[in-house]
Amino acid sequence: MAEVTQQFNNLNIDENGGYVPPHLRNGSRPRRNNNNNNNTGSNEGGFFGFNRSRGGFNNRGKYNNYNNNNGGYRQQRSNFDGRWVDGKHVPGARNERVELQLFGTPEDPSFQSSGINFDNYDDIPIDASGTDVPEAITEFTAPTLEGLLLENIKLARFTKPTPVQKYSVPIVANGRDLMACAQTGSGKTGGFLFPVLSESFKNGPTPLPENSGSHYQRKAYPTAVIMAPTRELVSQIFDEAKKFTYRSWVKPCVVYGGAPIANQMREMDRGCDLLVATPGRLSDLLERGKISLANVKYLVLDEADRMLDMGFEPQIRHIVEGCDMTPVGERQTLMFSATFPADIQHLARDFLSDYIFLSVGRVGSTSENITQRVLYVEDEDKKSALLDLLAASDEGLTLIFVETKRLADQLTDFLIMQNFRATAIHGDRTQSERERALAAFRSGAANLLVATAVAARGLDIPNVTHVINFDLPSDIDDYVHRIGRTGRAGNTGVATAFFNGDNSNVVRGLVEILEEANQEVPQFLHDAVRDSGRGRGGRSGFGSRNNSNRDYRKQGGGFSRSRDNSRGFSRSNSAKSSSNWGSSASAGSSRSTNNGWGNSSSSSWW
Ligand SMILES: Nc1ncnc2c1ncn2[C@@H]1O[C@H](COP(=O)(O)OP(=O)(O)OP(=O)(O)O)[C@@H](O)[C@H]1O
Repeated sequence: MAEVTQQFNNLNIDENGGYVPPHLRNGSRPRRNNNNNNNTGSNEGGFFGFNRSRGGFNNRGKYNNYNNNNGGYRQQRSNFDGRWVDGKHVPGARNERVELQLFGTPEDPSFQSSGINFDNYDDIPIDASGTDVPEAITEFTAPTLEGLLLENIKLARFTKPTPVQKYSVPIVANGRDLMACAQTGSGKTGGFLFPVLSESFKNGPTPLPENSGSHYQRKAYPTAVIMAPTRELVSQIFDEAKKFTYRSWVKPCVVYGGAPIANQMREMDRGCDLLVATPGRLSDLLERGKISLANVKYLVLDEADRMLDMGFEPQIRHIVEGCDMTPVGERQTLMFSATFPADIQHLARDFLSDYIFLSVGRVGSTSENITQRVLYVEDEDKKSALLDLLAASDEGLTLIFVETKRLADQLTDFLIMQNFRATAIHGDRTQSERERALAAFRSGAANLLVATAVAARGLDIPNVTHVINFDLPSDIDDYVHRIGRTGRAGNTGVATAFFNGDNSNVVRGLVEILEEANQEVPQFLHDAVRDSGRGRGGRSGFGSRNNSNRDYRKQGGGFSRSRDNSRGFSRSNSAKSSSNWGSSASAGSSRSTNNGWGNSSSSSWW
């Protein structure tokens, strides 16, 4: 990390914070063209003579040992699976080999460990609004948390709960619904898994309804369903669920599109108490009569706003309202994200009952564990700037975000030709290619991952020390999620963004984010904000984040239902007004505390 910061300092940057490419370093820099329309990322007059030939790629098939989650140890029930017998939870036997596989060793860098700033989470202001908010816990202890779960939490080397976990555990234990918004990397997965599993371990499975599946077709009756937007994310949640369900009666299962459905159905036949699913594949399985949602006690929507962005709302509504899902009020529903635009809160109104709205830190804010840098780089200089940044011999992994699949392939080609160990992940790659790319990145075999938005959310990859926004996203919430791939669990990280005139649509939001996280704001960003305000009525203009990401019930529920596509173009006074949003609590009691608890299919280097 230090090397990355150092390298940034060594870049050739002019007095305004603009990147100076090598061919201009001895001469005068041409004036920036803020109306630059060149958005191709081309390297005309090329610095490195980048050649789009795909000849550099092949798939050397090194990663055959990648575990696709369904091939894991749980394929058959074994003596380390627990059981629910006569109203009691009987944990399975311990198994050293499985523990090593699930929890690794403290020295293994492929398992995330909490960083030096973990305790700083205690200083983040919390706001929990709604009626009768339960008292937060301060430690992982019984009886709030069930004994076996506590053992598994210990095996995972989690010593104390993160803020979102401190609240979510008692909220769910008290039978309440929850909408939770907490910064990236602050433990939201545990925030829903811990309480759901703890309650499930305590209370056991719901008896199957009569006529629950014929001899010819077995039907799954999960107790908990977790929906998330991408295959990678559901796989990751499933991996976490495997850890915390170890030796329990709860058998986790994962289903997602792009992989053979028959295999997933077979896997479900072996038991499916906690189902992690993408909405599309879950709909499909419901239509095939393979799953019933009649026994669902817990429904979790993770990265709910992203699911709506991806157009999943009809499927989600069909799953939740149009099938046999236990109704609102009889099930508990939890929604989690690091950003919460208005449309999500409308979904909450329909899916949740008398819920608690929890926010950890300002909604949509970034972690101060991430050092954010913004560099002015014209499109044609981006590759050169990237090479300069990468020249640092940092040990960590670097994630590079671009806006298009095509550019992801092109840039990966380019990096490979410069002898970098790069690979790519984007929506045009096959599922197995995506899995191999991620596995290579996780293991460090490829230390550069070029990604489109598909990798922006939720992915928890230890040792990502640097996130580079080669292209800034057009939605500032996406920026928050992207840079959140580093600086997780109290670890530190660096995020560098290349900014130029094409990004003025996010400039306000970007400045707000930087200021909130006490980061340096370069003068060119202030200038761009000023310019973007002209002719647009001052602060109501460009790139400002909307302030809908507070509990809308505090505003009398007064949002219109129309979808706010702009997020970047919208409401006035966003940052300032929302910084004191915890002060009114018209929806009921409000707990606020600072310290209370403290299409190429070959994009890879091999
Ligand atoms: N109580 C804890 N103690 C130590 N580490 C933790 C704790 N809870 C979670 N972690 C670790 O912190 C990392 C980030 O957690 P997680 O992926 O749940 O974050 P998140 O809030 O969901 O992030 P995102 O918004 O990016 O999805 C994970 O590696 C997880 O293992």
